[in-house]
This record gives sequence, C-alpha cells and structure tokens, in this order.
Amino acid sequence: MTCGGEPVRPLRTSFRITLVDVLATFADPTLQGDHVTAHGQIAEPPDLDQLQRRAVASRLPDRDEGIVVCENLVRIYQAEGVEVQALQGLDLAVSQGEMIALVGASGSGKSTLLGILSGQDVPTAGSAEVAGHDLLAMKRRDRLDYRRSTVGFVWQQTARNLLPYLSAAENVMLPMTYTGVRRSQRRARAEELLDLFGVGHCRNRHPDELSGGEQQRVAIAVAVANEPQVVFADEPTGELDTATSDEIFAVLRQANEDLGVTVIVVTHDALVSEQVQRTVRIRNGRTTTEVLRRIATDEDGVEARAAEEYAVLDRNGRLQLPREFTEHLHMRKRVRLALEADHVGVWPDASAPQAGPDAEAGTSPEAPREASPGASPGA
Ligand SMILES: Nc1ncnc2c1ncn2[C@@H]1O[C@H](COP(=O)(O)OP(=O)(O)OP(=O)(O)O)[C@@H](O)[C@H]1O
Repeated sequence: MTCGGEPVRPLRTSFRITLVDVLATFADPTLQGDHVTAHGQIAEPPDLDQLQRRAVASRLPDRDEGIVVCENLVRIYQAEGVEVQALQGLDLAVSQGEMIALVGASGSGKSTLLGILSGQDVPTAGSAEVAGHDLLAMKRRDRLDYRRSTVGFVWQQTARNLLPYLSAAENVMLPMTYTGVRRSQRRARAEELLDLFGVGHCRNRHPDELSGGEQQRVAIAVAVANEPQVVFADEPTGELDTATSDEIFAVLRQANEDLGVTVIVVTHDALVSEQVQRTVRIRNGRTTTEVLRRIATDEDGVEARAAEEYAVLDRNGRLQLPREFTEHLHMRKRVRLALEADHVGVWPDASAPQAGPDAEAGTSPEAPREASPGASPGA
C-alpha cells in the first residue's frame, strides 16, 4: 500500500471553544483554589526526578492494555434539523506511553474525536475509555476532575492555550491552582517545566511578548502541569513555520519520552506525522488505515526508516479498502474473497460491468475458496 496524501490546509477553520474555555477547563467555583484538591486533600506534586522514574516504569511491559480505547464510537450532531454523523463507529486503541498522529481530510471527524477524548463533548453511542475513565458514564463533576488531572490539551491557536494577562509561569501554575497544589510548589514545578522545554528565560513574560514557538512551548508546559496521563494536541504546529514546527514537535516528544505522557497529535502536516511511529488515518468518521514506522536494517547493516500502511480491521472483521484501490479495480457493491495460506484475496465482482483489469485479464481465481470464519490460514 502506498500512503495517500491529504490536501494540506495551513489553518484550521473550525474551532468551537473560546478563550473562556481555557479558564472553564480548570475553574470550578466549588473548589477553594489554593488549598483543596478535587478530593479535599492537599496535593504533594512529585519533582521531575520522580516523574522521570515513573516515565521509565511506565515504559516497562504491560502497557498494551490501551490507555485510550474507543469502540464503535458514534457522534451525531443535529444541525438545523439535519443529522450529521461526525463519528460513524470509530475504533481506536492507543497504548500507554505511545505518541501517535491522527490525520484525515477536513470534516473527517478528528476534532470531534479529540473533543470527546478530552472530556469536552459526549459521544452519542459506543464506548470510549481513557486511563480507566468511561467517558460515556462520567458525571459532570468527574468530567471536570478528568479535564484537570487526567488529560492535557494543546490547541493550534496560541491565544486559546494561554491567558494574555498572565505571565508564562503564571499560565503554567494556573491548572495546579485548581488541583490544590501549594503556591511554592506550583511555582517550582512551573519553572522546572519551562526550563525543561527551553523557555525558562521567558517565565516572567506575557504571551504577547513571546514568539509563536515560545507560546506553544509554554502551552505544552501548561498541558503537562498537572501530570496528565494523556496530552491531546490539535494542530499544535499549524500556525508555525517548518523549523519552529520541528522544534515544537521535539518538545512534545520530550514530554512523551521524559515525562512518560501518552501523546495524541492531530495534524495536517506530513512532516510532523512522519516523525511518529504510528499514524492513524480517519475517513468519514472511522479509522481506516494506520502507517507503522520502524528502523529497518538491510543486509549491509545500514539502518533506514521503513513505513508500512495497514488497513484497520475492527472487532467484527470489517475493514475499509482505500478508495484508490477500489476505483482502480472498479470495485463496487460487492467483492469476492478467498482465504489463502497467509492472506485474504479480494477480487472485483466479475459479473459486474466494467470489472477491474485483473479480473478482465483472468488473474482472479476461477472459484475462490469461501472465507469461512474460524478457518485458519493454510487449513
Ligand atoms: N457542532 C456541530 N454541529 C453540527 N455539525 C458539526 C459540529 N461539529 C462538527 N460537525 C460536523 O461533523 C463533521 C466532522 O467535523 P470535525 O470538526 O470533527 O472534522 P475535522 O476532521 O476535525 O475537520 P477539520 O480538519 O476541518 O477541523 C463535519 O461534517 C462537521 O461539519
């Protein structure tokens, strides 16, 4: 399979959350800021050494349960009496400690998915679990705690990530205010994170005194301030030039590797998506293909990055064939399947008009064996 390219759009046009949501994400009038955690206790945040030890521990075996698991996820919007099916039975599993890219054409459902996973929106049906939280069953109060402590976000629009009247350090301290971290600890952790991400010298500057790249570094520090388990980044490099994009991506990778946080990045930028080990493509509200990247060594011992594209197979055995394949072979409505020793053959319906070139050339089998559930390869 080859990687089909999506048109690259320089800017996202649809965002539905405003600056007010920066505060709304964390603020809850029922909490007493400085003193009380979501559970009524004073929190003692770990220092960076402890976080790094945890990160290493989290990379040890047994991380394959999936920290993010979506099954058959459906989100239907009602717009002027018309139903829009933004997610149409989406499946996704992300392992703890992974960093993946989500790609897809405009309108394919990426933001809708991120909105659900980040606890800002509720799906219509299906299941979605993040770090053991059931996002369909979650109560309002739990959802607020979840947004404050379990997940972090970085948006494309720098103005959406940072409050303009707070300094960089104050912006990083803000989320900790709402989880009850003491002021001195908030400041220490904010300064550690700003140093870690290369913007320690900007701690007393306000967002309008920072470059776009510096603002996004601070935004990543804000996103990880409360030690979330997963960070969602929606086009975090969309407003930046290529060199700065690379730097910001490196900072996200640093958060992933040094702090052990799982990172899910939505991007239109092929250069960004090529830097992760797994890129998941969404089409029409479903995950369709995944590109897996690894370092391959040839017979001369030369290492090179290899990328292979896979179709996503859901629990019911459904997969979506890439449009360019079906169009090339004139596959419509139905195809013939054959179970072979180590693969499944898919042929165009020879009885249909304009069957594909292979079928016309007689390369499809005369009578393919029926693919029976439970039949083992080579049986
Ligand atoms: N609040 C809403 N009301 C009605 N329809 C919506 C709403 N939000 C999104 N949609 C529709 O749902 C579909 C998926 O939208 P979504 O924003 O998730 O796509 P996307 O892949 O993030 O696109 P983009 O890359 O342009 O941001 C689109 O058809 C969109 O018009």
